[in-house]
Amino acid sequence: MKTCKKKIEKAVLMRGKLITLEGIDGSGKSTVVKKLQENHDIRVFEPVFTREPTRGTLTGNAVQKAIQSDTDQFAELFLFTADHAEHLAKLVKPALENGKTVISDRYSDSRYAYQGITLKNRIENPLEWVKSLHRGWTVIPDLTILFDIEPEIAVERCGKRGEQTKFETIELLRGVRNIFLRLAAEEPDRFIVVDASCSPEDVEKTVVQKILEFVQRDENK
Ligand SMILES: Nc1ncnc2c1ncn2[C@@H]1O[C@H](COP(=O)(O)OP(=O)(O)OP(=O)(O)O)[C@@H](O)[C@H]1O
Ligand SMILES: Cc1cn([C@H]2C[C@H](O)[C@@H](COP(=O)(O)O)O2)c(=O)[nH]c1=O
Repeated sequence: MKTCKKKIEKAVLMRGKLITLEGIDGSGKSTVVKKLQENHDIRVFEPVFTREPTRGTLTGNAVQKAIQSDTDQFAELFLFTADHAEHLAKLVKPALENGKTVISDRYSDSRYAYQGITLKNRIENPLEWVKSLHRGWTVIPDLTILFDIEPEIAVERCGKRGEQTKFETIELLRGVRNIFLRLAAEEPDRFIVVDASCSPEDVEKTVVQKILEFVQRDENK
């Protein structure tokens, strides 16, 4: 019994850290991820970069088809959740068990925020219900950086970017943003809210600084 407890404690101590980037469409997450991948101070600790929905996988491809069509909102939730399960099993958990830092562009909080809105006329308290679906098997991030921005600015950015998805409307993103901010207020130790309306350089600088502070704080524990 004692040996088993020690083994669990050791595994927890050696486990890498999970950092997630969240925010509404057009908030600038992918732009910052590209910069993080090139940043010398970040590259030093060799993070594994990943994203949800995953790309080039069976579940990720199914999600892409769903969000480009009028798929039922419950079906959409289950596809995103199946993709999360596959992502966890094949990439996130193995990397964390190898002591790696994982940086994911979107993760479970996107499900809580987006499906918390898309399911609002389908079920009572969709946010709590979607959260409860994840309990017991997901891995909770150690740090979540929330890119916060007015939906009006985000939608304008998305328009300039070209391709547009059905989620990129001011009204829907206003609800999604409110849920993200509520989640951040509920878990102030996990979330850092960053002003994503600044210049790309300023947003990048802040995110790099927050990640480095987190990694150094963790190393000194
Ligand atoms: N700080 C910024 N200021 C102005 N424009 C920006 C900024 N950051 C990103 N952009 C531009 O806004 C658009 C959306 O950015 P990006 O694709 O990085 O957002 P995203 O959060 O990853 O969106 P999505 O979740 O929808 O994929 C891009 O055209 C990008 O060049
Ligand atoms: C993970 C996840 C994503 N979404 C939404 C958010 C976006 O509008 C699209 C695709 O994401 P991308 O970063 O623009 O490629 O899907 C969602 O509704 N629920 C989720 O769990």
